[in-house]
Amino acid sequence: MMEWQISDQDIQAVEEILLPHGAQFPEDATNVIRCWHSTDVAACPGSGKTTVLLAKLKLLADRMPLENGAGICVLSHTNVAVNEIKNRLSDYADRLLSYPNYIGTIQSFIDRFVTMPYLRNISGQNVQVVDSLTFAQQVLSKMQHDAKYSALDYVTKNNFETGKQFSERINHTQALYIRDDGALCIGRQQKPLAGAGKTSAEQYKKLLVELLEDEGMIRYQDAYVYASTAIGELPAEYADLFSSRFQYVFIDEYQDCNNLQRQAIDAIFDPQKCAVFKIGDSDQAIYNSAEDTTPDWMPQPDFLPIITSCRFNQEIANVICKLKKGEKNIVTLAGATGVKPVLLVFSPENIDRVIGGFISALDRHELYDNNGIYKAIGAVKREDLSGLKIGSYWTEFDGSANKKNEYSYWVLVDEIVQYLLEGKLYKAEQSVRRLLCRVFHYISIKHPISGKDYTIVAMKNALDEKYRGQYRQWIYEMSRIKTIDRHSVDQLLRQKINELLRIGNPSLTDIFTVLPAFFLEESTSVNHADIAEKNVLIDPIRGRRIIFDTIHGVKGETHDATLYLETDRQGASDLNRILPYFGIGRCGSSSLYDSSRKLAYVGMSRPKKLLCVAMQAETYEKSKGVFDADWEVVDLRG
Ligand SMILES: Nc1ncnc2c1ncn2[C@@H]1O[C@H](COP(=O)(O)OP(=O)(O)OP(=O)(O)O)[C@@H](O)[C@H]1O
Repeated sequence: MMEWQISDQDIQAVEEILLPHGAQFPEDATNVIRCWHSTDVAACPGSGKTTVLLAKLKLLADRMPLENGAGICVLSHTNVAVNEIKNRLSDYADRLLSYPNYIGTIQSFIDRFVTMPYLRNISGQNVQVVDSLTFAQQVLSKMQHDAKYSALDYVTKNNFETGKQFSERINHTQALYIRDDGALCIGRQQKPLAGAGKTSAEQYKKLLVELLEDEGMIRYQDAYVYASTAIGELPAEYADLFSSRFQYVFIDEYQDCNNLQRQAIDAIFDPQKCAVFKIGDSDQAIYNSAEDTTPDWMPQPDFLPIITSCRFNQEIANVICKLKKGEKNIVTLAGATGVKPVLLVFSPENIDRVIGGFISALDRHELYDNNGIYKAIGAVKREDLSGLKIGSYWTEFDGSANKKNEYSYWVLVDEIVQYLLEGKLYKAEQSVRRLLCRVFHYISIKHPISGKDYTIVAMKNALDEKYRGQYRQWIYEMSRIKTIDRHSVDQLLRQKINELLRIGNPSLTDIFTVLPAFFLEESTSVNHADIAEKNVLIDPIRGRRIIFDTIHGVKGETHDATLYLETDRQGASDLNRILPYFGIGRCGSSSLYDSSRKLAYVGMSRPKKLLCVAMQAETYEKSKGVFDADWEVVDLRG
């Protein structure tokens, strides 16, 4: 691999392309830009990690094609990298986004290069990962119709009939699994249906192998185990192959990689043979779920740090650095500006004053720009949970708001095609439900209880209750499509949607004739007019757009001003749980303390100019004035 010499002119050229006029990269950032051997990069929020990555990509693009036909590989968790390249390095996008380079998500990289080839090898065909119900349908049908599974059928039927835990056999089948010790078990029942090595347990295992070999099907829950086996069995030559195929590997937001993804990356890329850059911030790891045992990322001791934040002022840095785990220090390019973060203290009965309080704070700080980015964010959006959530602050907030792509039939069709090609039938199935939600929306079929549009979860329940057989057959047929493309998927969708709707309305001819033309339009552009500015509150006086979102939703973003909303989870609020980091009380043993810390850290580090935090009076009273010095406290109670 090449240790490129990067001249001052090179640095200036990227500064001109990527930074605000006249701005420069701080020294710690240029150290990273100039480094071309494997290294970890640990950086604070707003340090310009993404910008530094783009700078390196631009410098590499200048030097392409690389020797021996090698490419670069950029992995992230969402498609942010691709979008950032298109938006900020548009002149280089063609070169960067084409062969031999690979730019995409970590998971799709592992699926495509590790798990799927492994499964294809066993199965002799393309494999689909299916949801557990579709899978159970196949298992049940084989058990009932194939004599070689008669022992299994007998044992499970008997358990279903005597156990009375499940109302239907399919749900019973869905709950079958092989325990680590090889016994056949069901649901939460401790006692196995059959011990390891017993005929029915062996038959069940055989059946799973048969489904993989004959139908090319694995269950979503088992994908992790297959992936792990695939990584474990990756031949050593593979690492050589990948390390010469990709000379420069960048993994953005490395802290969000789970154990398996980390293992896969380590197995695929040899840091001695190619330059591997793991870029991240362990304090911003908010994607690992509670069950996930992935430990916090610990960068290698010789890591390169970027400790200068280019986003916010020192006053914001001083309060959020308390939420960091290691070195509690963030330097800022802007320094102290005299603008403290604002704490809006409210009482529950006056929670509707919070947004007004935010708008007044924007006014006081002369943030008048209508094109500015103003966001109100919180950790919890789920409407069915009790306690404070984003919707408590603004009743029009819709936690299930659709994303842009749901407003075009063809975008959804393309998404389904893509998932099927990647072998992700379970994802394609979710997109089918999303499509059905849109169709129901346009033909005004509402949920009978809520009276609102169907959500994809409500759609799942409705399909399971009313149309299970037909719907599962539909999904199964989708997995059997011979040539997966727009045309074949479109045909199947039209046919199946019509069939499904004909169950309730036999005289229906073709529902597609009554769907709006803009929805069916084949151009890829999305009809923005139809996206009725969901979750955007227009400030009634000045017309600023205040966008409501989750903290997860705004990860990686830069705002002009951010309003952080206190929300509750499992009986306590996030702000309550972070009080110990400000010196009040102690953290409990629950992992919620650490996840609240990281969520608050990510959320509060978004704004460039103004951070506001909405805090309930009760939490504020508990804080014993610890915020009074560093924050401007605005009392909304009176
Ligand atoms: N050297 C610089 N001088 C001035 N502004 C900069 C500089 N580097 C980056 N920026 C700006 O600072 C903001 C934050 O940059 P960026 O989004 O790359 O940070 P990040 O480290 O990826 O953030 P986070 O980890 O919080 O998601 C952006 O608006 C970017 O344009």
